[in-house]
Amino acid sequence: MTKEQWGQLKQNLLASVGKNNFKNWIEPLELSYIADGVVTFAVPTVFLGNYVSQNFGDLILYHVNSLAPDVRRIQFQTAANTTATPKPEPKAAEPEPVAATADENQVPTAPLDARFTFDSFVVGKPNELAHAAAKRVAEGGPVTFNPLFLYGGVGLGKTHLMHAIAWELKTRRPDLNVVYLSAEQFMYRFVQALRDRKMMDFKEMFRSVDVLMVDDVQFIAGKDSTQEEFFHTFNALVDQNKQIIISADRAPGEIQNLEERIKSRLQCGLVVDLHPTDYELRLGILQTKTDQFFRQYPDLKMADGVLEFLAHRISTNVRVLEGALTRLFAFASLVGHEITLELTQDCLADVLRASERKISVEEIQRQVSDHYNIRLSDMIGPKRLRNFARPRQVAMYLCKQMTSRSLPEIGRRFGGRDHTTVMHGVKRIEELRTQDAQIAEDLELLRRTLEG
Ligand SMILES: Nc1ncnc2c1ncn2[C@@H]1O[C@H](COP(=O)(O)OP(=O)(O)OP(=O)(O)O)[C@@H](O)[C@H]1O
Repeated sequence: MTKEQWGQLKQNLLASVGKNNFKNWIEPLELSYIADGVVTFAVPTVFLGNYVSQNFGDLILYHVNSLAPDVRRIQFQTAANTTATPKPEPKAAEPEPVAATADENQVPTAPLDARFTFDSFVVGKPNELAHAAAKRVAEGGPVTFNPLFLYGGVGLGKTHLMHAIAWELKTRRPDLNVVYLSAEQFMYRFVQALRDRKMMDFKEMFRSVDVLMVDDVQFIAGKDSTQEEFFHTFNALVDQNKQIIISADRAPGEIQNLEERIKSRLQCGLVVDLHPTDYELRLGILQTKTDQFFRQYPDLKMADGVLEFLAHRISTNVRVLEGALTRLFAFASLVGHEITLELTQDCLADVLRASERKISVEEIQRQVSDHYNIRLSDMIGPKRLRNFARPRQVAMYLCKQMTSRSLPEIGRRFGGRDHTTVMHGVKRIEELRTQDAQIAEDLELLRRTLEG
């Protein structure tokens, strides 16, 4: 993103925030630079940076992402200070964001995102274990499991939990030297130390850390000398009983091109995973984030059912969910309209399409036969017994509703039946759905399970 493009984006923001806000808060922002997914704006005062970060942070990030999709965070800088953002829920006791420390004898820790605290982390079944383990480590008591290894798919909250641990430790145990960095940064510092012939300093620095947190450790797979150094650092810290917390996108044993001895070390402590979100967790996250957005856009209204719709339809990851909500609020404020289901479908058409899970006929058949406790072969086969015929019709109905298969295609996959048979089955279930509460409930349950 160039300065000219930022100038253009500012104009787009004018429409969203109104003239007064624009003049007071947005106009003074000067683009300084973009690096490592962080865009830095120069601001005249810390107060202005904080205010903008709290009130317009998400909106600015949203606009910046339209030109620079890799940017994940924005921060503000005066001549003397750097402020990470956005920080929607400031509290008196909330720790101030920190930038990299410059002390020569300490490992520079990566900046922590002020939004990623335990308070803002929504707990549900899929992440309760990871959350509990993170909380325990964040107490800063005696080391009970070492390392804590958190893993899970993209955007499920690993970095959020890591930052939350770091924030909490900084508050509870300011005496500890807590270092958070990505595996990529670890490698970068290692390579730099090699280049500058400062390996002794590097080793000393890392061995003086009390709590070492390394994010996305899968990054060092295949990078032999970095792995070697990581292994030594790891062992030295464990020997001194210092806490190590690691995150990765998969379990230690599944990281390819990672030395066996490292894999086994990583498995020595507590390995917990963040499972893909379920409907309830997604809804909880959406509700929490929506409350925050309403503080930012107090005049907006939202119709019933919108959050439930989003929680149903976007089942990929939390980052996508958040992005969708940010866009929805920015859009609604732009057009000055209540957030209705229709507006949501319009505004998020591409996101909704992209997160549509392709459900197969086979999956439906399997799920339905499991549900009714019959054999798959009986459901697909020729038997006309009602015990088999009704589940078969239910499965046909779901195939029609949830896949893009045509009636003849569905017929073929149900033992070569004619398309008129499928049509009849679909119609029958449509009727029963309104007359028979049990069938309606079965359909709802099956649909939910299939949608994941
Ligand atoms: N349970 C949760 N409650 C609130 N916000 C969450 C939760 N899980 C994830 N998020 C939010 O989703 C976004 C993505 O999370 P995060 O960056 O921690 O994912 P990640 O697992 O580290 O992903 P990646 O593998 O891409 O680095 C963040 O904005 C984070 O705050």
